Amino acid sequence: MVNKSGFNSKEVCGYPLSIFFIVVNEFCERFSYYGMRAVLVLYFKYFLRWDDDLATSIYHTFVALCYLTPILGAIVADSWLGKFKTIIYLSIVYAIGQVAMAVSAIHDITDTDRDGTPNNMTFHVVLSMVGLFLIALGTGGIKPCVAAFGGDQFGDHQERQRRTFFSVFYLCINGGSLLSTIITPILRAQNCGIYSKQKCYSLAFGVPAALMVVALVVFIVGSGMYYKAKPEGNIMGDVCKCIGFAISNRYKHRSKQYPSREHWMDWAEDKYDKLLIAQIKMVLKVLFLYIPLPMFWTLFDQKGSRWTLQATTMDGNFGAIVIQPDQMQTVNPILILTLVPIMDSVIYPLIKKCGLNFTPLKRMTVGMFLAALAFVCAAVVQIEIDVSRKHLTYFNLTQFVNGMNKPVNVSTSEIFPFLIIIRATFFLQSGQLSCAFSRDFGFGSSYTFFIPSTLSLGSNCQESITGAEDIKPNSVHMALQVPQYFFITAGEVMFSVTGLEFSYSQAPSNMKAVLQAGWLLTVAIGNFIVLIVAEVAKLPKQWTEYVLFASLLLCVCIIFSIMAYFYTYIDPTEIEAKFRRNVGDDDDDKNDKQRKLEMEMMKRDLDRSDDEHYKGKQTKM
Ligand SMILES: CC(C)C[C@H](N)C(=O)N1CCC[C@H]1C(=O)O
Repeated sequence: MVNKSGFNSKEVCGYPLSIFFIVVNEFCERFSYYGMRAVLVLYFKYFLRWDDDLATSIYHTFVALCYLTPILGAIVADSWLGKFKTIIYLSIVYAIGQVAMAVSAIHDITDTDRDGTPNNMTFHVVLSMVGLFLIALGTGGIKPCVAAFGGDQFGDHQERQRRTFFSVFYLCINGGSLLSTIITPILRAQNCGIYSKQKCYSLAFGVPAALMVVALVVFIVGSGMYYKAKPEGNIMGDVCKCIGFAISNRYKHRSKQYPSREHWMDWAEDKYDKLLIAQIKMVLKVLFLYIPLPMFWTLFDQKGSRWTLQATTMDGNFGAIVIQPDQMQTVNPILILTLVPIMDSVIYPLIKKCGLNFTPLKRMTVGMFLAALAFVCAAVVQIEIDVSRKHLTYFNLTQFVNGMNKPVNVSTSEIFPFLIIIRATFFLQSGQLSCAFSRDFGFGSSYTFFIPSTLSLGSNCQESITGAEDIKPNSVHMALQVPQYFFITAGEVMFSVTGLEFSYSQAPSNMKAVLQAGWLLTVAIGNFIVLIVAEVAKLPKQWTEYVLFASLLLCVCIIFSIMAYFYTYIDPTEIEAKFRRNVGDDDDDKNDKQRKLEMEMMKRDLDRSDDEHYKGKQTKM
């Protein structure tokens, strides 16, 4: 197949072969990222011995940083190194960061007295912070480049294939994250060490590090097959200067004696290339449309916080297995893996068959609406929970009343992360003597156990310990969260997968990665809004907060649909080609009138779609 710029790429079933390496790379990279993230808070808490507040804030700062650094990666890629080299270099930085994390979690390195705890905590803290910084730089930096680089592999005639690519790309993100969030907590639960056995955080970070190396190797192996668009110099510098000039020129000519221009960017025409101005207009149009979008992510990100807390007040007993509250989050990637193919091969074609033109912006609007609906479901579930008046933790604190006249140490067995049965074993120890007993717990229940004065430690104490139920178990089942997960994920498929493709297709050729970074910035801002709203809107009832978020997103959804109505799809390649043709014709003997007419037509083209897929030339929304 002859691709853009005459590049000849191998094809399999109508798809460039190079795509295979890119999606495998994405799968491994997301495994690495989400796997490491899954055990990060526990590492802070139990290895570095930070308190909950410090662990939570460093965790959220890290996540926000991961979605801010795409801007850096995109600028480097589009202006300087090109996407291919940026991905390679930043992947190396990323892999070094992951290795640093794995090394920082080896307690034996500083455990000079061999008691199982590190003796120089500063070493572990500094190394892990350096590791996290490198990871944020790497994962964020490559993210906009990988998606845009994948899009670059398709020819202009392969729009359908490119759309499928973005769906498969999303499947890989979620396949990788699902596997790793299951595997890394299991690895963490193993015991390892040279001098003493401790929870194996080094293995839980080491496997993601290895996957990042695999991601890099896979990407390099595909090297000979990629189409590598050349960067066009310091494009971001030019963009900033051009915008600055347009603003200052407009200000200089603010008096009424100067005729107004169609667009404020046209004030840059006195100094800058018309093609650059047209490209800036394309980017600004899309970025303007992105303004309301962070609200979607604000709701989406609460799966990991508010919804997980909600799950802690619910009954997670599913018969043979008991689901822990934080494990409910895996429902999202599982549903993504099911819904993306269903949407692509059943729902969207069906809608098309019904004669409806379900354009990208309409899909995104429906996606936002579904996310709002998910929060209405969350509110209904919350009301149900409040009515049943259950309590705050899924496995409440258990108290012991010691009737013996000597101190007794109580410890409990580790709860295995996935296939757990809520049977806890307690170990009572006094001096050299110990005994154990087990009890079954209902979710949310709380007990007080009495240690009788006659208890003989050293023998079996299963029968001797009696208990009283202080708090009854939670009765609202966790399965009731499935509808809210379903709606938020269906919303995500319509919103996020479409948004990814939309950001690529509407970006000028030299700013594809920049617009991907703009898209990822909406995720970062959404994360910040969660923190702000949660602090500011301290509502007395949790369900009212859910309704507030649903209403906010609904308002944003209406605003977005109005903005989307006035948006007209463009074909950047065609517009750029026309401008370039016009520069070539500049030497010809055209009279001024004719040229002016052509330029007018081109400007109008910016506001008009030639894209057949979105039906006809004047497609709105
Ligand atoms: C939170 C899930 C594991 C992943 C999520 N469904 C997802 O695909 N994303 C959330 C932010 C954007 C996107 C990603 O690129 O990770």
